[in-house]
Amino acid sequence: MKTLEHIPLNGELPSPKGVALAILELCRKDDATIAEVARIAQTDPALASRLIRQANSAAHGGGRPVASVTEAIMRLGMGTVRNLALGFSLVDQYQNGPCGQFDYQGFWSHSLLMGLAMQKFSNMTGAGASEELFACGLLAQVGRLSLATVYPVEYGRLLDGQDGVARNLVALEQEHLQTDHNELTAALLGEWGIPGALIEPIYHHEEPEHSGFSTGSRPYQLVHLFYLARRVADLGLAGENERNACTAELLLLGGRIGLDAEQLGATVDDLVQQWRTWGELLRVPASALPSFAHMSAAHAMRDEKSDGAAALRVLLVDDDPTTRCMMEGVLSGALGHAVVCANNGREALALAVETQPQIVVTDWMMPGMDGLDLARALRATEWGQTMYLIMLTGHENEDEVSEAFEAGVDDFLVKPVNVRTLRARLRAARHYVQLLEAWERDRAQLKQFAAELAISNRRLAHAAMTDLLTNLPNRRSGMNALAKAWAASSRFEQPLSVMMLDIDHFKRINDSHGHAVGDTVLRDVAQAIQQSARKDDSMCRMGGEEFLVICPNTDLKAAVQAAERLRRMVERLRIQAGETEIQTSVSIGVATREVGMTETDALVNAADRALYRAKQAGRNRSCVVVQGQMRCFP
Ligand SMILES: Nc1nc2c(ncn2[C@@H]2O[C@H](COP(=O)(O)OP(=O)(O)OP(=O)(O)O)[C@@H](O)[C@H]2O)c(=O)[nH]1
Repeated sequence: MKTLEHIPLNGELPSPKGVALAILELCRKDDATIAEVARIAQTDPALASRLIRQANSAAHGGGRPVASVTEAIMRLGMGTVRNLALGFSLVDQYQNGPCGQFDYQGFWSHSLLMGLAMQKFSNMTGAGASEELFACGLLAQVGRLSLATVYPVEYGRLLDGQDGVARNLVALEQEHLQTDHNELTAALLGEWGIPGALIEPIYHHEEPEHSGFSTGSRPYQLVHLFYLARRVADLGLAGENERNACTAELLLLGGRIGLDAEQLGATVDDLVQQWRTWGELLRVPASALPSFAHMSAAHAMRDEKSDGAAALRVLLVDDDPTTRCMMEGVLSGALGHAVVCANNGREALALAVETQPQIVVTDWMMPGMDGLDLARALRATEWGQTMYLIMLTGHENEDEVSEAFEAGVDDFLVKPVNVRTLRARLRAARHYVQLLEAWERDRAQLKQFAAELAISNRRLAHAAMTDLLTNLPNRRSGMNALAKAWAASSRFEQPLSVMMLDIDHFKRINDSHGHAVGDTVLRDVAQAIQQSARKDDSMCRMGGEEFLVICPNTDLKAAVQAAERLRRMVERLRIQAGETEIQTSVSIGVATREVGMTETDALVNAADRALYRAKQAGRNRSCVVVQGQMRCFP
């Protein structure tokens, strides 16, 4: 880490003045006494009252309230008093400055909340002396103030261009100013005598995952606490629309130090209270915020609205209560999904049957049934095929990841889960679920279309082969039936007969009673043909008032009997058409397939000739022509 001499600077850095500077210098001496520090501090009434207030703060623990600066210094310790004096002095001196684009008041407002949060969280976790960490939180971004002081014009230009992402700002600072605010913060804190054990975590606090501190070590714990404190401060200054992203992330971060959604909410609400009180004392702005619970709930509602989709059903599976609690807080509290939780794979399987979740987020290592077995078990069921499975893993190992994908997992997340990543992955999952549901809807619709099409095709086919007036098969259909009967008769060497039937003097009926009555007569005669026909017979309307009856496996004698039965039946018909009762008759030509007939037309023509003879013979007759000889019945 660089010291101030290694950083190219061409202006005056922020530095404490007056009483604070004197305390700082005094504390550099090994033999400095509390009495000496107290004597100097008392000369600045504002500093004295702030020190007493800090010594009496809830964070410092119970006991009799202190009333004097000496007691305050005894309670706080000289190191902490020195840091507090430094911080308060800078706040007082740098309420405004030469850089037009730098928000000095906003900077101190943010720093104050960060300091308070650092004090609170360190107290809750036992990470270190909370007052000392208050001052460290307060000064954790002092490098930014320094850049605004040393390079007011260049830094202002740079702030204009940056998009608010800390990492981008660091890169821009390095590019244009050959240093960055974290580097400068660390160098200044070193200059002011803050211990290196605190400077290191402060230097890395914007990107704790890149700090390289070993998991569980004190610097690791501190760097994450600084990050958490910073995100609380970001929430304090965030606009209404940005608060949502902050609350979601805070829920996750809070989970890591064992705070559930309710506890975190209470902590943040309390911090905001303290921030407002201290804000008045230090004359920095600290605005009132809605309660944390309200901000999280508003987020859930907005998330749903902006995504235009309802909450998803999520099954969360983890045997670790802390992870489960924090993930549930984010999934349900911040992202607004309907979450059910299970302790292990077996419990999850039972819950999955019951709740049919759209998304399953499962830990890998669990007693009993682990995440992989759960994925396999779900994929083995029909209903589990379409669920979106997200696996939580401790680390990203290529073999393990491919094993997870083979077991049917759709995506994986490396723990500790970052809220931005979780949100992005859930967006992908939601997209998948929506596509799937749209596909299911389309499939159901297509099924319905196909069924309707089949019905309509059947109707069309029926219409194409049916005579619409009589509902009998039409000529085309009749010719198909005759071809089949002809083929069967050839195959089984069976006789085949046909009758050609024509209504007598039908024109007269039309002429005397009108076409509508003629139609009724056609329908009734068609019905009579159907009724008199045998099971294997088929018939059709050839056109006009002419019908064909096909009689498979029927010889001439049987065909003539059938024709006579039909003729008599029509003769007996009394057709009612309105007021009019019509009596009619038919002439029938009968023919049987004979040796030498090579095609169906020959048989139809023979029946046609016989019909002609029947008409000639006086109508209402059945006639048959066999080898040139005609016989008529009756
Ligand atoms: N109402 C009605 N009449 C039809 C239909 N199709 C044909 N016709 C009539 O049927 C009549 C057939 O008359 P013709 O072929 O002269 O024979 P006919 O009067 O039955 O006399 P014969 O066959 O010699 O006994 C014509 O007047 C056609 O207009 C129909 O669908 N409805």
